[in-house]
Amino acid sequence: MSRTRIKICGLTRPEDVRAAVEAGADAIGFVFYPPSPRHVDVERAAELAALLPPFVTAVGLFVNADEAYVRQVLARVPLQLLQFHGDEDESECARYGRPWIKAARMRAGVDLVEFAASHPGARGILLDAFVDGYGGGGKVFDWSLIPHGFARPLVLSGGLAPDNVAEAVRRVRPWAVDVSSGVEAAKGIKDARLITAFIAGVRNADG
Ligand SMILES: O=C(O)c1ccccc1NCC(=O)[C@H](O)[C@H](O)COP(=O)(O)O
Repeated sequence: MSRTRIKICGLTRPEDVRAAVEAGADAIGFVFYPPSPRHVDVERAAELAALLPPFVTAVGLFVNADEAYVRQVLARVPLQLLQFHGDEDESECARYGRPWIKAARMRAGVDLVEFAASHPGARGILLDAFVDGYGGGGKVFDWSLIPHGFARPLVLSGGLAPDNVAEAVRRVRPWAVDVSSGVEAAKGIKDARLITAFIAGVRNADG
């Protein structure tokens, strides 16, 4: 059984990037969404992404961003993966010629199979609770909404934390987990101890 990959999202400080890398994160998410308290501007993101060693993926997160802005970010920040967290359709996600994942809002009645089919180019589907219309809300959704035997790589997200991630991994067996609020001292300010505890919880569940 392959180990569960781990994305730590919404980093804004060099010390937090270093802590997440040291703790064993596989991916670091940078939020390019100005209304978010975790938003980073292009220059700060370039500085933070430059801290990443080989084999740690820089993920750029967008919410219904206009094409010019995404291209401005891509010109300056070495992102290996794009994450679209709004209502973007396949063509809006695929136009950049970069690997990308699409966030799905998990709620009663969601048809995840149909959602994935409408985004055939997605490298994975990120499952999130969405709070107040977007992510980073620290809210767990009902994991039983996830169909068994889902064929696409799933990134489990939404309200994960050191005290629930092991259960989440054991129940869902996702390709990866993603966390923001659950490893923070304040929005956008990560806590190295919580990051370490979160990653230990994943490793524990992986066995
Ligand atoms: O993190 C944000 O502030 C954010 C803002 C707007 C859209 C998406 C956002 N985050 C997306 C992520 O990938 C988060 O890690 C995910 O929503 C989980 O967040 P949390 O429930 O706080 O762990």
